Amino acid sequence: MSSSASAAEQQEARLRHDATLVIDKAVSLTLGGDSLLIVDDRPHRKSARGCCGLCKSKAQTKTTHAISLYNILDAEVRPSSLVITYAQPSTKDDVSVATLHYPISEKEKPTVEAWMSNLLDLAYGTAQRRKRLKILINPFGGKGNAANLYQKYAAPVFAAGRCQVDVQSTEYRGHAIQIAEQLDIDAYDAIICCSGDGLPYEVFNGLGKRSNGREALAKVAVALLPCGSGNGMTWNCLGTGSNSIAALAIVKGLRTPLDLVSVTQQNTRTLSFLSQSFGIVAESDLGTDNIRWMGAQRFTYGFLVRLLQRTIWPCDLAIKVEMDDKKVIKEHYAAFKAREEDLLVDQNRLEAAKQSPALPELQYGTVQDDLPQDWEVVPGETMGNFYAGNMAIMSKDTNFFPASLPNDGLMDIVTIDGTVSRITSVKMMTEIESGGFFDMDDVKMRKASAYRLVPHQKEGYISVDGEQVPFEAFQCEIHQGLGTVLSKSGRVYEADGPR
Ligand SMILES: Nc1ncnc2c1ncn2[C@@H]1O[C@H](COP(=O)(O)OP(=O)(O)OP(=O)(O)O)[C@@H](O)[C@H]1O
Repeated sequence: MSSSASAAEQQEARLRHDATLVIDKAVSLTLGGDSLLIVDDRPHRKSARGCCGLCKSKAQTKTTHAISLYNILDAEVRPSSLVITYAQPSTKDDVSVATLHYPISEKEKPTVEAWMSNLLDLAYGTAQRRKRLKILINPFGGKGNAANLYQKYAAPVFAAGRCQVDVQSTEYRGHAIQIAEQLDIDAYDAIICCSGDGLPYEVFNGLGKRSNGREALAKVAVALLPCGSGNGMTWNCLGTGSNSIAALAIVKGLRTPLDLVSVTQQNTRTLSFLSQSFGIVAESDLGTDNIRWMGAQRFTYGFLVRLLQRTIWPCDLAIKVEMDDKKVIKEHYAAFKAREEDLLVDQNRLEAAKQSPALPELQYGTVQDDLPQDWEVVPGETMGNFYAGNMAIMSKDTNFFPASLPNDGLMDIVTIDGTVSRITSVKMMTEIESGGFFDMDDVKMRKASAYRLVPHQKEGYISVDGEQVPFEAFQCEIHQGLGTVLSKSGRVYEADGPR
């Protein structure tokens, strides 16, 4: 029997036995499949009325409401009451912490305690409770208000979920590398970056720089509170751009192995968790600093300008292709999505990382070595867009790599010829949002385990996780499940898969 089957059976058992708690003969709290159902028969419900905000103001005979178990943050039996804390939707894009108090007698306590324990088991499932979080705040991330966003939206949710927090601001570029490199990895369960994707990039690299890099990357999970402009990591793993909803998703987050990509350039080796781009995407992102005032629109504007100029970026490209048929890629995605949660995967990975704690060797050498014979040489004379993704969504509504999976050990590579018509190029942009991009004839999709790209020109842009790297030859290879993130599903990204 798999561990997930037994988890499902345990959940069923919890629901079968003592699912309903009746307090003071007037309030019933029932554990449903995915919600807590509250029926309150008390004529005067001062305490409940003041707290949950869901009850009507007039004294009346009965109110009923349901709270999603996912939103339950904590429950506690105090000397004379049961207190349930949860995240309550406050606006379309936010949750805020709310509390319910129910007076209980000494006699009721053992029953209440047993019920409460079931409530918390159902509310957290296999997610670790009371996580110990290292919070890193980039004071210059996005609009420069990461500290305020954290204090206002995330800190109350973490406190209500009884997370232990240790907050530190980054003081200079690269500071997060150093912090992660020196972190006591036994003292924290996760590093939470309040920033854009730049800080997680540094954190993965800092963890990877340690002599026990593999162990550190397997042990400490990384998550992003969306305080930058793109926030790709949050959209993929937590499915939101909202700080409070992301904080809830972190409290409830499942440890998820994440593939990481080694990027070699000359003598350097760095780790990439999100993407590498060359051509139009890299330039639209990195070559538009002069129009930063435009905010997120800057990327779209830069993209359109280059599209209309029909610029090409010639290069030599060789790929270790694993799949290049869109139908096969779709089947691969569907099979992964249908898999059951298996906690043993994470446990075995941690054990293996402890046994051999150093970062894995490069299987294909570096960009300076001879090109492996079996890599497919792809014509790059008229390259328009080379984009390799390790996550699906690059920023809000930009599901560029719908078939991307957190730990299938493959990167998704899109190549588009620079000579396609302007009309097709513009259509590609709109099809990304509507989900038709993947199937377009001019969009070549591959799943690969490694590649090498050598630019022909002298100047240009290469972006790794949104950060600019030298414009010179680079080689990438993927390491299955080397890193760890906190995610909602534990298996797939919060993106629509290929249709
Ligand atoms: N105190 C600091 N002073 C200057 N730079 C910093 C400081 N702290 C962090 N940084 C740097 O800021 C860079 C960008 O970080 P981040 O991704 O958080 O923000 P962003 O670029 O505004 O967001 P996005 O990537 O979404 O556009 C990182 O490379 C990081 O090294």
